[in-house]
Amino acid sequence: MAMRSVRSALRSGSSSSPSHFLRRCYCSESVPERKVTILGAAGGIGQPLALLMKINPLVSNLALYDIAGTPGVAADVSHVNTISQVAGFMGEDQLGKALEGSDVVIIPAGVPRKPGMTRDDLFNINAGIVKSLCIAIAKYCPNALVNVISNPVNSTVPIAAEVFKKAGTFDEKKLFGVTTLDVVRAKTFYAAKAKVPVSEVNVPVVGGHAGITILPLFSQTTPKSNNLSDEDIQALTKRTQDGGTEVVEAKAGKGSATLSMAYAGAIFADACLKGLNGVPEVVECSYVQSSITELPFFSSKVRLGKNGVEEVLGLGPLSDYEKEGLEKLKPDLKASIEKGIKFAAQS
Ligand SMILES: NC(=O)c1ccc[n+]([C@@H]2O[C@H](COP(=O)([O-])OP(=O)(O)OC[C@H]3O[C@@H](n4cnc5c(N)ncnc54)[C@H](O)[C@@H]3O)[C@@H](O)[C@H]2O)c1
Ligand SMILES: O=C(O)C[C@H](O)C(=O)O
Repeated sequence: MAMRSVRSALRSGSSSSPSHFLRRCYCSESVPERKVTILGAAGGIGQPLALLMKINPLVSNLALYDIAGTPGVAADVSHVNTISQVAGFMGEDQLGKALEGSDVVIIPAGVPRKPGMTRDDLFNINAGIVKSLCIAIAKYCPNALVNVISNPVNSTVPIAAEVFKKAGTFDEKKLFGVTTLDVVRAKTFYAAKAKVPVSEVNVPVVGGHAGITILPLFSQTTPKSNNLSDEDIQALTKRTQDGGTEVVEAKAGKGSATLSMAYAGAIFADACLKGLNGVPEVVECSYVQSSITELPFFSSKVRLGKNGVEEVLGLGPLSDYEKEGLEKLKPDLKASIEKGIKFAAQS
């Protein structure tokens, strides 16, 4: 496998880029060449995500695919003076080239919500988009780690799994629903309320990615704050569950979270790359095939490694409020999973 020096990645990437990722990534002398493909790269999430992946020194090749607009996005992002090579691909006949040799494929393709819609209202359009993109992934880069952002994540991930099963390429270690934005929100909201430094806060968020299926486990938050009442925790839980809707309403018809989602998607892809590169103890929450509850897909902390998911971690001790939330979310999440599986079987 081709390797390149981390110092050369740093030299070319650190002088004028936000150094957040750059500082966090260096733990060995050299890193393997890695290709990342973004499907839906010209969209609201896709564009800032492309920029964030361009400044990630673990990426050597960045392929930007969309049905329209990618030549411009690729030309723009390619001028950023970091190590990775950027290429734009547009239209279905270029999808194979965008995917070939990819280590990580990120999927933010699909329509976003408008005020008054649920994520499930996106199913009719996005299910077909995710399905067709996953058919291509199975053909052109069956070993890639796949990060699904397109909503409704609770259903699109089961759809992706069914497509890969049908193609004979399914590996449960390599398929992820990206729920990092829920964790990002829970950390932000908790830090503000508890008046603790946000950079130190950790909050697992489990379940799924819609409404009450989003279950932040504030009882496990570190650093612990003793100044929050039960009412505070309930309000923080509700705000985390409604975080997406808060943005949809504020954008008033111009889409849903794009910038915070790109940030979250970049954190998760970075974790996948670190895991692939053998960095130890990389743990993030993600919606994956799971047996920690009776549901076949569930978001919880997962340890990432050279093959993707190394271990799906258990829920840990829950407060009574969280136990109640867990039982309440199960019927909703079960229905969304079944809807996805049924769609994949019928279409
Ligand atoms: N998982 C999460 O936490 C999370 C957070 C925010 C948004 N989302 C979801 O992400 C999706 C995208 O949101 P957005 O704001 O970027 O939307 P957007 O409309 O701005 O961008 C979507 C892009 O997908 C492209 N696209 C459509 N069909 C495609 C196909 N077949 N192949 C490739 N590209 C295709 C479009 O051309 C467009 O550029 C939505 O479904 C949204 O609900 C998920
Ligand atoms: O809320 C949405 O529709 C987008 C996304 O799932 C989010 O949580 O911001």
